[in-house]
Amino acid sequence: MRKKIVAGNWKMNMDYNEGLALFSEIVNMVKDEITGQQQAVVCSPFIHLHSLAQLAKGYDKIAIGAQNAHQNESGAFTGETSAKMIKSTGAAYVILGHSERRQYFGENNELLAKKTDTVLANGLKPIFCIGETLDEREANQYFDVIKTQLQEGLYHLSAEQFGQVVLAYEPVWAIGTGKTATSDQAQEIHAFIRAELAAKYGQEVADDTTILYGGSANPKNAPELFAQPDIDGGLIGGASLKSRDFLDIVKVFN
Ligand SMILES: O=C(CO)COP(=O)(O)O
Repeated sequence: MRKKIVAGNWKMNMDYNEGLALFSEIVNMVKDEITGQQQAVVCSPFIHLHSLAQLAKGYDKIAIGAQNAHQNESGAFTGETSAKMIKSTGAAYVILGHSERRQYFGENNELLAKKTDTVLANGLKPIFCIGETLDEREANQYFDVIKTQLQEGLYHLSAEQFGQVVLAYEPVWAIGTGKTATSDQAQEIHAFIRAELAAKYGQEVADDTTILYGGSANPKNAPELFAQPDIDGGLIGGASLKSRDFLDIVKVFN
């Protein structure tokens, strides 16, 4: 059975103290209110990682993630953070290939393939983001775009390595816009992704892969989205900055 995951992506929000306060609220709610087998993941800025991991100690329902990692193991890359450093904080996940990294920081599939290797080599699990822009959707290119992102970013991995990867389908036109993909639109893509994975890695690997939906997900629309057979949870931006909203989304799987 594949894991159900609700991951929050704080993006570049929350100073150190605000982040600790928000996370403390989340931990308290998680321990009292999560009754299912789902995992909550909080992907914070680097500055919070170690402190959040300390606060989460002893709670297996909540894990910590980063939002990026450098492709090299170490060296003269001023201002960058390595996968090994992230691992040493107690974090377990790293978001890779978020559309904001692709758009504003020029990250392409080739670079993301290298980052994936480095993250996996350091014992972290990538939350690998894929998804089409509005232009690509309107031009009916979205299946091709997603297939290429998978092929170029991930298909060099062995089946065993791929078993560590969580996928997140985030249509770029739905991120931060209040415009969610309908549950049918999202399910169509998630089923397509799973069929692609089955063709590449076999049905068992495809069935075991957690595929999250991201893009204006909130406590209202999450129940319908997460009820779809191929949607295994969410990658939550704005709503993850409010402890109650985030927990209400996590609790959809109770
Ligand atoms: O980009 C996202 C999560 O990574 C989604 O952001 P929003 O939930 O704010 O639309």
